[in-house]
This record gives sequence, structure tokens and C-alpha cells, in this order.
Amino acid sequence: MKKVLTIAGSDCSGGAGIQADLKTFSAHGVYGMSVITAITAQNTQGVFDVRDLDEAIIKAQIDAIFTDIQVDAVKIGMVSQPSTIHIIASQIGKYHPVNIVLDPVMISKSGYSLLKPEAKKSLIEELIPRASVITPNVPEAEEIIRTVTSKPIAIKTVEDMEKAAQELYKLGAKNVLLKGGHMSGEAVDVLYDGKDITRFYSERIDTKNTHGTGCTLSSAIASNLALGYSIKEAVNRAKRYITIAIEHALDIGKGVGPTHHFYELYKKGGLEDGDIL
Ligand SMILES: Nc1ncnc2c1ncn2[C@@H]1O[C@H](COP(=O)(O)OP(=O)(O)O)[C@@H](O)[C@H]1O
Ligand SMILES: Cc1ncc(COP(=O)(O)OP(=O)(O)O)c(N)n1
Repeated sequence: MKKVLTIAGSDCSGGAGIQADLKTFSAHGVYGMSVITAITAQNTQGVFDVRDLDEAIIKAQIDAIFTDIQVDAVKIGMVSQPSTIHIIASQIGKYHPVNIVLDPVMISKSGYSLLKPEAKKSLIEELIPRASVITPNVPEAEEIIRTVTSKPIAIKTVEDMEKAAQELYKLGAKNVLLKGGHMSGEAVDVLYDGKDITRFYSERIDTKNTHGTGCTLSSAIASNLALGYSIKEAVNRAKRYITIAIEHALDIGKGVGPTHHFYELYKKGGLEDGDIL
């Protein structure tokens, strides 16, 4: 069985972060493991408090996994602060995992900052260059480009997304997937691999329940890379998975409900057993 690790924050309400990642791994038939970077108190209505774990325990978790178990892919999500980023980057340098999917989580849908302003530079310089693929949403892409170029940028069309993906590629990740969840019209994601631009389309599902979409997509990509798919096919399959997970999103809580994960949905997306086990 393929083994996939998430390095991310905990969402006690189960919609995003570590919890969404592990549910996504299970639905893909891969074995999930977790390194927790931070504990958030959040629900469908917002993020109320955060405790970042110290670098010693983050290091110890990563050592515990890599000294014992072969890891086929790593997904990195909420990394909060410079010390968390330094230790993750240093541990990646030590263990050289294949297939690193970096979701540069900055601000939750409810508007809470999950990355400290002083950590932006470390994220860009220490983690992005080590990633097999980065998966920013539109506000994150704008913020990263603004930080690097010191120029304002507004991504408004799919063509703007393509230009932004090419700009982000210069930061050293092997692939850039710019997600279009925050745009209007069809939900179009753009992949740039340094050579080709590929668009991944889906209809825009009319729902308020999109908590954890970014976490789910990046974990689905990590699962598919672990299973041996090329980056284009891994993104294609992950896009089908997230679309179904949003279509079946749960109206749990009083706010933005979570995406839904279970194996039957995975099969419904044409992602059959035979492909994954
Ligand atoms: N309403 C929607 N209908 C269909 N796909 C969506 C919708 N909202 C987001 N997506 C898809 O979900 C994935 C995550 O995108 P996005 O919501 O932009 O990420 P994030 O959670 O990081 O803000 C992307 O594949 C995006 O196209
Ligand atoms: C612990 C934690 N990590 C990441 C996020 C952001 O997740 P995302 O998938 O982008 O979902 P939304 O916050 O945008 O709904 C999070 N909220 N918590």
C-alpha cells in the first residue's frame, strides 16, 4: 500500500487541515500519516484560536515517520511561522521525500490569517523551491507575486491565471497549479510545468459548503502522485475528486460546510478500484 504524509494544522471541526487530508487519503486507498504543525479552534463559521507547536515536536514527528516508514508522497499545508518552515525545510533536506505537494495556505475562507506575515518570505524561499507542485488559490498567488516583485497584481481572467502560474514557476517549484475556486464562471484550475499550460475545467457548483476544498485537492494530488500517476493525470484525477466532494458537500454547522469524502464518491468519479490498489 502507498503511504502518504500530511504536514499541516489540525481543524477540530474536521473540514480542513489534517482531518480533511486523512479522509482524502483513505478515500484514495492510500495509508495516511500526519505531522501536526498547529492546533486550530475552528468550525464552519470561523477560526477562533491557534496554537503553533514548537519546532522540536515537529522535528520529532517527522523523524519518527521517516526513520521507520517509506513515504511515497508528502502534502504540506498550514505552516504558520518561520521556525515551523525552517524545521520542515531542514527535514525535507535530510530525508529527500519524493512527491512534495505544497499548498501555501495563507488565509482561511473565514478570513483568519493562518500564515504569519513574517513567514511569507520563508515559505517562498525555503519551501516553494523544494516542491514538486505548489497549489495556491488566486489570493495566495497574488500575495506571493506581490511579495516577490513588490508590484500590485490582480488576477481576473484565466489568461491572467496562466501568466501568474508562469511567474510563480520562477520561484523554483517543479509545477504550479493555480486554483480558480475564487474566480467566477466555470471552476478552472491552471497547471504550468515549465513547458505546457494545461487547463482543468469543471462546472461551478452552486453551494456555500466549500470548507476544506484546497486541503482536499492538494491531498488528492499527493495521493495520486504516490499511486504513480504523472503530474497532469494526478491533477486531472484530483480535480474530478474535488468536484464530486463539493457536489456532495455536507450542510453541517451554521456556516460554510465541509467537502464530503467516501470511497463510493471516488468510484462515482470514474476513479475505479483497479486504478488505485
Ligand atoms: N463552487 C465550486 N465549484 C466547483 N469547483 C470548485 C468550487 N469552489 C472551488 N472549487 C475547486 O476546488 C478546488 C480548490 O480551490 P479553491 O477553493 O480556490 O482553494 P482554497 O480552498 O485553497 O481557497 C479547485 O479545484 C477549485 O477549482
Ligand atoms: C488547519 C487548517 N489548514 C488549512 C485551512 C485552509 O483550508 P482550505 O482548504 O483552504 O479551506 P478554507 O479555510 O478556505 O475553507 C484551514 N481552514 N485550517
